[in-house]
Parts: sequence; C-alpha cells; structure tokens
Amino acid sequence: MSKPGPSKKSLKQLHLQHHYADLGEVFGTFTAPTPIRNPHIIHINKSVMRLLGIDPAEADNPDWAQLTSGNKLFSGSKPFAMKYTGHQFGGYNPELGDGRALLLGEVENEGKRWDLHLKGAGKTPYSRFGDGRAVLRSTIREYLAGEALTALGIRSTRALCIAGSSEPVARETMETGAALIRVARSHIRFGHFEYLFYTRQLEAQKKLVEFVCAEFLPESIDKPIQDQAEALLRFTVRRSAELAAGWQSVGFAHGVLNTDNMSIIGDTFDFGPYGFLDDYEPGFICNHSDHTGRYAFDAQPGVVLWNLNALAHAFSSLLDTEVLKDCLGQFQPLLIEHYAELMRAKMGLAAEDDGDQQLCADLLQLLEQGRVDYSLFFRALSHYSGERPAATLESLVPPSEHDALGSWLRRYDQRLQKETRPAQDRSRAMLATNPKFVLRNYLAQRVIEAAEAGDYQPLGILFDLLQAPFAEHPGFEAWAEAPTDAGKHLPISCSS
Ligand SMILES: Nc1ncnc2c1ncn2[C@@H]1O[C@H](COP(=O)(O)OP(=O)(O)OP(=O)(O)O)[C@@H](O)[C@H]1O
Repeated sequence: MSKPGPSKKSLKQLHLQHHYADLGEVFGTFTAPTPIRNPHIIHINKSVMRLLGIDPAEADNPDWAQLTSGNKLFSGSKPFAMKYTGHQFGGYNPELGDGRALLLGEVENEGKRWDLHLKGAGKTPYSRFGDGRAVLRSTIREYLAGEALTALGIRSTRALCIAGSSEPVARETMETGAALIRVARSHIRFGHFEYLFYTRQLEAQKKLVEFVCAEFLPESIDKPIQDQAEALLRFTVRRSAELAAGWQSVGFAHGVLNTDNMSIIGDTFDFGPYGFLDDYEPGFICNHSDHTGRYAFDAQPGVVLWNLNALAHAFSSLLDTEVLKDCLGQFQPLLIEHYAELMRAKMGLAAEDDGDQQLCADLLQLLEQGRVDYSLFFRALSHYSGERPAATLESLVPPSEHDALGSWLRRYDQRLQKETRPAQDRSRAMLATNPKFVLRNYLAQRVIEAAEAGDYQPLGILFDLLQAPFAEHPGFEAWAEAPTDAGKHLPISCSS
C-alpha cells in the first residue's frame, strides 16, 4: 500500500484549534482584530504553507488579503491576546502582553501543532499607549529574518504572509501600515511564566507547565508537576544554549533580548533592530537605543543566561534552589560544546582535536583586528585548499594582517592533515555550512524601499536567495552586491 502524501488543504478546509486560548481567562483576552484598510498581499511563503498542510496552489486565493488583514477569520479562529510580562533592559515590566498581535489559533499538521499569530491586528487590552499596528518596514524585516535563520539551521519563528495596506501609521516618520501572520510551534515566552509567578497564580503556572510539556515533552506528562517543571526548565536551558551558539556562529545579533522576546522552546523570537555582522566586530550593537551595549553581539550568550535566571526565578514556586541552580549550570557547557561544534563545521573540521578551539579563537582575533567580513571570509575559506594560493582570502584581509593570515593558514594546513575526509568533500561540506548570502542590512533596506514604492519584486528575489543561501545563484550576485562600502553599513532603524 502506498503511503499517503502530505496533506494539501485548501484555505477553506483549514480549521483552527485553540488549545491555548481555552486554558482560561488568566492567560489572555479574546479580542477581535481591527482590520487594516485596503489590504493586499505582498508576499506569501509557500514553504510555510506546506508546513501547515496548505496546498501551495492556494497562494493565489484572494482570501489571503482579507485573512492577513483581520477583515476575515480562518474557520474556527478565536483571536486571543496573550498576557505575559517580562524583563526589559534588566527591569521588570508587568504591563506587557500582545499589544498589537493576536493568536488566531493553531493548525495541526502531520502530528505537529502550529500557532498562527497576526501581528499588526489593532489594539488589545495590552496595547497601553500603542496603536496596535505594524509597519511595512519592520514587517518585511521580520518576514526575511525568520526565513534567513531557518535556512541557516537556526530555530526561529517564521511568517506565512505579509499584507500591505493604504493605512498610514505614525512612527518617527509616517510609514505604510502592514500585517504579518507569524507561525511558530509555540508563542509562549519566558514572560508568560514570569507573569504567573509575579501575580502568584500558582495553579495557572502549573497548568502552563503541563501545557508545554504535553506538546514538547510528552514523556514527562504522567510525572508529578515538579518533575515536569524541571524537565521543562532543562529543555529551555538546552534549547536556549543551542540558540545562542547558533547566533554567534552565523553572526546574528538579535538586538532586544528582553525576556518577553525569549521563546520557551528556544526559537529566535521578535525581530526588531537585529543585524547580521558584516565585518567581524564582537562588540557590534545593532540596536541604537541600547546605549550600554547590553545586547551587543558578544554579550548575547551572557544575556541569554541572565534571561534564563529570570525564568528560573519564576520557576522557584515549583522547584528548589538546588534544582534551579543545577538546571542553569547546564547552560555554559552546552553553549561551549554546541558553539565549538558549529565553528568546527565552519572551518571544515570533521574530527575533533584539542587545538580546534584555539585555532578558531585565533582566527576570530585576526578577523577582528583586520575588520574582515565574517561571512565572506568563511565562504572563501570553504574554497581554500593548501595547494592553491590563498589569493581570495588575502583579498579579504588588509595587508597589515597578511603575515598573521599566512601563519594562521600554515597552522590550518597542519590541522587539515589530521583529517581523513578528502579535501573535495570538506570543501563541499563547508559550502553547505558557510552561506553565500546573508541578510545584510543594506539588502533588507533595498527591498523595503522598493516595497514602500510599491515594487515587491526585489523582496521576492531576496526571499528566494535567503531560502537557499548556500547555492551560488550566479544571476543574482551582482544584484546582491553592496553598492559601496558605506552602503554596507546602513544604520538600522529601531522603531517598529
Ligand atoms: N504599536 C504598538 N501598539 C501596541 N502595543 C505595542 C506596539 N508596539 C509594541 N507593543 C507592545 O509593546 C511590548 C514590547 O514590544 P516589542 O516590540 O518587544 O514586541 P512586538 O514586536 O510588538 O511583538 P512580539 O514580541 O509579539 O514580536 C509588547 O507587549 C507589544 O505588544
């Protein structure tokens, strides 16, 4: 008997569930979206449609514009604003919650449940002074970043589609209003647990632990609540360590690592003023409101651990201090192990050797001193072979660092001799690890400006490149080229 193929539902057949919203009124408020004016679809993500079991042929269905703008609801949808709190820049803020987004419901496909979350859906009880809206610029940035990270193998929320509108939205300047449907296996943040802890709602907190465990740690569901809470905390610590290691390895700076932006399942969550490194600059601060560098690139692992401490504190109603400490103690070894593994892969080292971490640290120091482009260097290293001259690598490094590069390459050559994998296979593996295309800020800015002028084609081109970042795409190299060095370092706008 042949296996049934993947599900291909039409939009009409898509029926949303609402396990989260049904947990009770403590967890949020049912809220109807406020539709945006004259909506039109700007881009739709066929990969995410497949993930949800929707037939990609449905991409042309005119209903998408209505569904993404809140004018129409998916079958079964019961839009719900989730309540959470969180630590922002180190201070506790009890007033948070979905202020401009709504959990529309959940889609089940191939045994997995996916949340659909409409961002830019209008005011909710948690909007405070906000207008409940999202703008095209930040919506496109979120849409692209989720895809870029996913393609690089880093856990992230993604988006199903973006709708534009004729509605102006006031930020630092007047901008174009837009909305996006975010898709993730869970929208539960560290801040969900902090909210229940600080408002002393212990029974609800237990319910939330059980809810997450039932979905992600099914082996723990028959166990006592303390065991479930411990399993969940260990799971989040592990996932967060993997996430931080992943960001550091690809040169991604999140920019606003508040605990309300930390996913309990370790997805990259909430894309604001993020940035991918151009030159290797460990202290890179992509968020211009981050005056102390709290969320600088090289501060990320430490701040993720800080956030895990805040989460562990919220779990202190369920777990003893010793258990909490033990869970948090897992973070650093997991981070180091995972980062070392990812960097070995970037250097093309299949086997493990004692000197690898030092070799990597010395390379990073060289890249920092020479202000060398991080992604270009590793891509060029993927083509390097000891027998061929290192001309491409030299062209990326300033003359002042050529001697240092030469001596590093001699050590690298010696290290490669210990590898049993043929050079060709190593190069192939490195080219599938070190991307040809990363989401540089000037690229995002270029497609945003085109979209703001009504041209969505560049967005489509960049989207396709980011979904396949390891391929060469020869026709698009010139398109993706930085116009000038100054253009490469465009400032990142912070308001969203
Ligand atoms: N324009 C707005 N109107 C109402 N609330 C807003 C607005 N912008 C942000 N908020 C709320 O302020 C808080 C912090 O915002 P932040 O920018 O971190 O999140 P976000 O991008 O709005 O949403 P998410 O974290 O779901 O991606 C959140 O509670 C958010 O809902």
